[in-house]
Amino acid sequence: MHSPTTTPTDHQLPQAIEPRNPGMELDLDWVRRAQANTSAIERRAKSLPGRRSVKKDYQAAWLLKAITCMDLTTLSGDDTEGRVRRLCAKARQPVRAELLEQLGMPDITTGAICVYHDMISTAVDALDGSGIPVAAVSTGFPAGLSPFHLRVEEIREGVKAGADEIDIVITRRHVLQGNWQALYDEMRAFREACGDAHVKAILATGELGTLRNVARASLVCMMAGADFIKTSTGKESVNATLPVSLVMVRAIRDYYDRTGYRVGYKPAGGISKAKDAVTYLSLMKDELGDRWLQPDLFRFGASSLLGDIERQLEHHVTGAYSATYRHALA
Ligand SMILES: O=C[C@H](O)COP(=O)(O)O
Repeated sequence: MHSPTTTPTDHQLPQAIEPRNPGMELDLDWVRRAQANTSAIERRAKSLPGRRSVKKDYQAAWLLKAITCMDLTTLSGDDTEGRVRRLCAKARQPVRAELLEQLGMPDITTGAICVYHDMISTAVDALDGSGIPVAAVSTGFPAGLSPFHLRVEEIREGVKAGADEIDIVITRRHVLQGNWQALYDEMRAFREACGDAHVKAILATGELGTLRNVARASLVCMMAGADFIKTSTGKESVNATLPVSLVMVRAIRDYYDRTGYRVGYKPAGGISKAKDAVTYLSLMKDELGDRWLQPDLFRFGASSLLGDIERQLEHHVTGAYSATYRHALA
């Protein structure tokens, strides 16, 4: 098993942009064969390295990597244009400029920002010229229980308003009832409504009952053409967890092995500590390799993670300076 004792790969987007996952016909045998050994998964999750196993010199590099892979999010009922504009300013310059200069990464931005439909045009204006994508949650987020034609229409409206990425929510009932055809058809329709915009399928794993259901729903959404699979809305009582993440990234690996298409992964909800971000990055590196450490294939969905990363980077720089100072005095 690898652990993040080296620096992550560079912070640039890969030269070759991945071809989009076109999906495939629903393979019900494959879906039904998908299993998840809960105790083995939980053991593996406990063994994942956290920040302490990252060499100090490399911590800052991993935290900067986490910033570039972040969908900086606000999804609150009291969101305003002002809050979204401040969020976009933070996406453009995630950490104070002097600190980024000291860390040798003056130009990094977050991977994207993520907002409700009503805030898309504000975000598009505020990010103009930055190249930072706007992601919008859609399809009656978070429960996804509004009429089907309205959910499809919401996607179309979101794309028309300028969203680059659409985060849809699946109908949990289809999973709980084992109605894989219905889940496939729904996801396929959502994917088509997105047109050129990328689509992330939010599984709301905290409401799917079992890890086996998570594995099966992941496969069905990828077969129907999801560009990313995402754990949670952030509104369920249980959101992103390491066991669920292991199941989902292994489904991504199986799908890649069979089809040759790389699907992205987005853990979301409740990830607010820098050390947890490093654990997720090391999970991606261990299970899927360096290619999945780029923002086109990995994102955190997080509203408060950036604040903790910024604090840790400040400590890192201060610590490095005091070490140099102590050395000079010795
Ligand atoms: O998709 C993103 C999540 O809603 C963010 O959840 P969070 O507020 O717990 O970070």
